[in-house]
Amino acid sequence: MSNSFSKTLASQPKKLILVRHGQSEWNEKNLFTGWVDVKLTEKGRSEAQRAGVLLKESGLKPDILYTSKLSRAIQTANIALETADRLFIDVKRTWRLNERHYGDLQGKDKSEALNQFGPELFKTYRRSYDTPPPPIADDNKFSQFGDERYKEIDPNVLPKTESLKLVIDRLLPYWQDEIARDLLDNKTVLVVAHGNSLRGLYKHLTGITAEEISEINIPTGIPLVFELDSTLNPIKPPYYLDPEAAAAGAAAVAAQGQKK
Ligand SMILES: O=C(O)[C@@H](CO)OP(=O)(O)O
Repeated sequence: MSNSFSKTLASQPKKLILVRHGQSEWNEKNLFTGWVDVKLTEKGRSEAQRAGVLLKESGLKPDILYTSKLSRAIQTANIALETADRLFIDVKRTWRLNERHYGDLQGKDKSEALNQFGPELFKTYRRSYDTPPPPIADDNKFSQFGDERYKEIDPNVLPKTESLKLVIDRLLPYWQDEIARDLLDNKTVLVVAHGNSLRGLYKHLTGITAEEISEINIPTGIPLVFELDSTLNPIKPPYYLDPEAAAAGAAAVAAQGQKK
């Protein structure tokens, strides 16, 4: 690369694109999901396709994909990249991008949980910064104890419940060691992950408070773009590629659990 070309590249904003997976079978059923490995619904697949169309239309060209270890994120990324004609890019997958582990709430109906706990504790479990739900027992059928996809990870590191703060704690080392490096190398990075792991990244990047992040909900399947400077600080507020659909989607996530 010529010197002047690399200098021009270095002065351009770094592009990070975040996509929450499309609707999953358990989003549709209104169940707390966390680390349970459910698949996309038909609607989720079409949301993933829409993400690919939006990417293509925007002219953003991801050079590398990061996903969690969960099928709904992997399926979404595959569909979106196929739609955007970029199936060829490199891929890295990590449990550190997994959804927040929802502890003993995994598999429970959100409306029933709202009735059981009342609105305050329900919101605390869903959106407080540092109160995790009760941990899941190893013999709970929705526990990931012994799941082979995590066999290379020290079992003492794997969570049995998490708050958003704990998600950020497990995400940041990976952000610094892998994702940030690719951005600093001027790669356009696509991260396809989950509502709460992406909220964690959002909080880290924007520096908003614990209270502010409790009001932020990420809609399914709509790319959210960050333009970052050479120290990876946002040069402007992040923006959705389809802001109207994103606002409607975020409101629907916020209302989950409420009686119809
Ligand atoms: O159930 C979950 O794992 C998450 C994301 O779907 O739900 P919530 O929005 O309630 O944190």
